[in-house]
Order: sequence, then structure tokens, then C-alpha cells
Amino acid sequence: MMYYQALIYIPYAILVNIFASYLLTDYWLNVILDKYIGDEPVITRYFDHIVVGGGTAGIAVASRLAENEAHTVLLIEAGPKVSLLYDIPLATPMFQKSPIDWKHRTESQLEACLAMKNNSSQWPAGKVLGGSSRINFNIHVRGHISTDYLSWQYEQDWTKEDVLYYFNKYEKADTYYNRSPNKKQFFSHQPTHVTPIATAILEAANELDFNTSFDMNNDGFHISRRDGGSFSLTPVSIRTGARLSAEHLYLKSRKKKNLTVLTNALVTKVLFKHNFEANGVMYNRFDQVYKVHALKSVVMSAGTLNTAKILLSSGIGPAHQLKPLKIPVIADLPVGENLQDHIITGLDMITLEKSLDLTFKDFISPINIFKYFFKGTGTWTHPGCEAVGLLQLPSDKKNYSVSSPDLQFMLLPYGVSSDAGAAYFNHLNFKNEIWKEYFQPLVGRQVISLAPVLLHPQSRGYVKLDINHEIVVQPNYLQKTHDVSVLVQGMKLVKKFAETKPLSKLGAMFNTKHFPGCQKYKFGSDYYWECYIRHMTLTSYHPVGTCKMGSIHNKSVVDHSLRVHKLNKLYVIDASIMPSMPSGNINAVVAMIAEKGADLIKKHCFQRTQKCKITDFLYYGNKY
Ligand SMILES: Cc1cc2nc3c(=O)[nH]c(=O)nc-3n(C[C@H](O)[C@H](O)[C@H](O)COP(=O)(O)OP(=O)(O)OC[C@H]3O[C@@H](n4cnc5c(N)ncnc54)[C@H](O)[C@@H]3O)c2cc1C
Repeated sequence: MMYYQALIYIPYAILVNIFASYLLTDYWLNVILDKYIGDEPVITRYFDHIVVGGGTAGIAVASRLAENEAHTVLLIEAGPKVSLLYDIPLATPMFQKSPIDWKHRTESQLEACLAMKNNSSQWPAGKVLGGSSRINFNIHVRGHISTDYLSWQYEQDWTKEDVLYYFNKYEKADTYYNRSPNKKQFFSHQPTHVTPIATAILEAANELDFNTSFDMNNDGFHISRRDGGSFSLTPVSIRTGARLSAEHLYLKSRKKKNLTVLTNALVTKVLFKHNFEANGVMYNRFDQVYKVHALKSVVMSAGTLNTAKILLSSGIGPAHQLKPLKIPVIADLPVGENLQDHIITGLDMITLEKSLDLTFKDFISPINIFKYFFKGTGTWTHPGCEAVGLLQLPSDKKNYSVSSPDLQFMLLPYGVSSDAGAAYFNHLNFKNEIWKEYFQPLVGRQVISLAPVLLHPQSRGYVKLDINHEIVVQPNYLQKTHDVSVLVQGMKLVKKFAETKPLSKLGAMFNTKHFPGCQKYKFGSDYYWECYIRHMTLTSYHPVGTCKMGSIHNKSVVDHSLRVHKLNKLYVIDASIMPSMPSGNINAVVAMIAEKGADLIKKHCFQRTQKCKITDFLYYGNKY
């Protein structure tokens, strides 16, 4: 980088550091306050329901269960609460590798992640009240509702109508929980702030004959062969400019006396009566070990990796793995198998002659700060992703009425090079030589990323425990040729977008520099793109599937009512139960699962004990 270019980034680096220091201080202050003047730890009390993990799913489940005032509910979260400045959407990338990130990383990949140190991918996840909904990019999509959930269906459960009912229930939760006529319903159909590239991409999509008039979150959304694909501005879960996490949605108002929220408490094991009935959990809090008991249900909502870890540590998992680790087997089930993730690639592939005004000057402009705090608009509300597209790859063999889209496109008005190496390069774990050779020469230029995402990977990975009982994360990225070929077609389409008239008007140029390690292939050939994708294999942050839902003969962990097979009163309700991936970002899908899961628990509890209040049940659990 030239000397004068480096100078430009000095104020940016100072700003980032000041803000990072604030976040850190806020974090430690919250932890210390919780330790010394927070709620008393729950020592040997009994609750009706215990929910492990205060993330997207756990918060929704605990809040819904607590609607029955006759029941007591304990929500246990490993991370702390955080405060106001964490709500700024523009600050989102700063949460990765911070204390509120679990900082998971994958095993070294054989034929993927070749541009990353140790060929390993960093997998962030929220370790904070709100979970990953507190560190995500706020994209709110339901997937391709007409086809994505067909394979989940079982009798009356998980039908298209059922799934729609719970998406709608979640989307109306804000109206229900925060009843104030001045507050808008939580998810907006449009991001609050976009740059001119968003309009240009939608016009380009039109030029390429894709549909741009669909609302992707409409109940009847479907992409036919004729449409081929659909692009729109990104629907986001942002209210009045600020992040709307699960915590904001369900916990910030309508405090319930029968719901106890315990933060900074790490659950290590599920406890059982007669090795069959879950009746509590063990947890560590500020170096003390506690046990707490549940009368009606123990719900695991610790996310795809940690739910699997806790179950395996408790003796629920493949017997052949647990026995050598000297963990007594309670139920021999395929916990940890079926790990899947969306892969994203193609960052920094387009440069523009025009600036999009998303520079440090815009970040620190007093006008933008004023706009954020007083109007809920402006650069600070920028969600990261400005537009999304869903695409069916053409095929004569495909039945379009039951086929899900193959690719998602995410439009980011920046790339790895945009912060001059301050954060993204490190978050994504790139090797130093890749940075120097490929990304650093782009510093100071306006880059954008129209990044293709593989929606339905065929490769399957796993999570298991190592000899120290820590988790090993092996996604087996790009083990199937299908996964590579879908992404190759995605990269070819990015080039087509760069060549459209709307992008040419902004001075768009496709980045034709050979990626380090792929010089021997002709640029743009299928072999070249395969090599590129195997180097630039990035997570889209959507691990799912380690506690797969299905019938017992179907090698699954939970049944269609989300109860762990072979055991009593133990539920899994989070991203880990997904048997297959939805066509899009998964937060809303997890919330839909949680809304349904809470109703299922109410139904079982009612059937078992008849002690639930019938009026509550009819009102909230009216599906049953
Ligand atoms: C960086 C990032 C960006 C993303 N962007 C988007 C997006 O824009 N749109 C979208 O739809 N999806 C996005 N996602 C995905 C989405 O946010 C997650 O899939 C979703 O939040 C998962 O919900 P969950 O309830 O399964 O897990 P989480 O929300 O991760 O919740 C799990 C909770 O359990 C807690 N926990 C874990 N272990 C323990 C333990 N032992 N004891 C106690 N508590 C424990 C965790 O601290 C956490 O709070 C993103 C994810 C990440 C990480």
C-alpha cells in the first residue's frame, strides 16, 4: 500500500479501536455487575421448565412458556447482557472475535478453505444474551417456503401451512410483546439505508430477466422456471434503525415474574432420573458448580455446536464415540452427525469507479450520528447486505413445483479489502500471503461483492468430542462435486452482472486478477472457478443439523415434536434440529422452529398433567 493510502486509514483505525475499547469495557462491566450485584445464582431450586441457551430459539421458547403464569421458567445463558451501543447495525462486524463470540473454528479442510490459515474456517456465534441474533447481519428471510420444508413434514406437523403459521406468529411477536402504537412491526421489508449499488443491482437483475417484484417473505412466494430467479432489497430485522434481536423482541418489555434469566452461567450437563427422564442441568457460574431441577421439561437451545456438545457430554450420542471417552451412554443416538452449512464465496470481485460513500468519513460524520440516535436512519443503520437474490439453476430434469432454489446472492457494498486489513482479513482467517498478493492491491478502491451462496450442500460433516471433551467441528466442505458446480455457475453469473448496463454506469469492472494458487488455470474457465472456490470457501454463518429431526428409523436425534428419542422430558429446539437447509439466511427459520417448539411443549405438558391453565393454552397454543 502506498504511504498516502495508509494515512487515510489512520483515523479509521483510531475510531475502530476507541469503539472496540468501549465494547470491551461495557462487556466487562456487565460481567462484573452480574457477579457482584446481579441476581442470586439459582442453587437448588425447582422450575417447571429449564431452557439452556438464551439465543434466537431459547429466548423465544422461554418467553412463550412463561406466558402460562402457573409455570416457572429458567433461561440459562453462558454470556452476559450487553447494552445500547451493541444495537448499532453498522458495528456488527466488530463483534466477531470479541468476548461475545464463541470463536469456533473448523478442522483443517482437505479440499476447501485453501486461502485460510491451516485451511480452517472461523465460525463465530453469539455468546451473549440474544445469542447469534445479537451478532448477526439482521437479514430476515423465510427461505423458499413453497418447497424448503416439504421433507420436514410429518402428519399434521411441519406442513407448509403449519410452518407459515409460525413464521407469522414470530413476525407478529413484536406487536404482541411491545404493544405500542408508535412502534412499527419489527421486520421491515426494506433496509433503512442503502447505497446506489442496490438500485443498480436490481436494474441489472431486470436486464438479465430475473424477477424483481416478488416479496420474498410473502406467504405465496415461489420461483418458477419462467422467473429463474428473484432479487429484492434485503428484508431486515431492524426497528427504528437499531438491531432487533431475540432479546429485544421477547425480553425487553413485558417482563414476566415467572421467567428467571440467569446470565454468565455455562451449562455442562443434562441431569437424569433413572437414566431416562431429564430432570435438570448442571452449570458453572463464576467458578462455582450448581445443579438446578426441572419438573416438566429441559430444553436445549444452545445452538448447533453447543447443543451437540452438551448432549454428547451428558451421554447422548453415538455409543462407539462416547465409550472410549469414558462417558456413560444414556442414549445411543447420532448426535453431531449431519452437520451442514451454507458456503459463500466471490468477495471483492467487482470494482467501481464511483465511491458509495461508506467510508470512515461517513461513519464519524456528526450528521450520521445524529440521524442514528434521533431519527433511526443514516449510515449507522446500514445492515451490511443491501440486496438478496434467489436463483434456480435451469435444468430439464427439475420439477420446479417442488424444487428449491440452488443459489442465493448477497450484495455487499464492500469486500475483504475495504477496511485495509483492520478486521475482515483477520475474521476470515486469510493467510498473510493471500492478503498481500490479492486483497491489499485493492485497498483504497471501491469494491463490492455480489457473493453467491450454496443453498443446499450435499456434503455432510460432523461435530464430535475430542479426548479433552472439547468439540471438533468438521464440515467436510466441498466434498461433493455438486457443491462445487453450483458455486461455479454462481461465479459465472457474477461476471454477467458486472457487464450489465446499470453496473457499467457506475464504472464496474470484473476483477480478473488470478487468485494465488490458481494461476495455472485459464481465468474464467470451470477449472479456474473450482480452484478459486476451493480457496475462497467462506462460511455464511449457518451451521445446522447436528440433532436432526426425523423418525427414529431415519437416523435422527429428535422426533417431529422435538423430543429427544428414547428419553423423557428432553427437547432440542434450535438450529441443530434442521434435517435440511432452507433457501436463505436461517435466523427467522430458527425463530419459527422455536415458536412451534414452545407450542409443542405446552401441548405435551397439557396432555401429561392437565395442570396448564386451559385459557392460556387455548389462547397461545391455539394450533392444537
Ligand atoms: C456472524 C453471524 C451473522 C449471521 N447473520 C445472519 C443474518 O443476517 N440473517 C440470518 O437469518 N441469520 C444470520 N445468522 C445465523 C443466525 O443468527 C443463527 O443461525 C441463529 O441465531 C441460531 O439460533 P440458535 O438459537 O440456534 O443459536 P444462538 O442464537 O447462537 O443461541 C445459542 C445460545 O446458547 C448459548 N449457549 C451456548 N452454549 C451454552 C452453554 N453451555 N450454557 C449456556 N448457554 C449456552 C449461547 O451463548 C447463545 O446465546 C448469522 C450468524 C452469525 C454467527
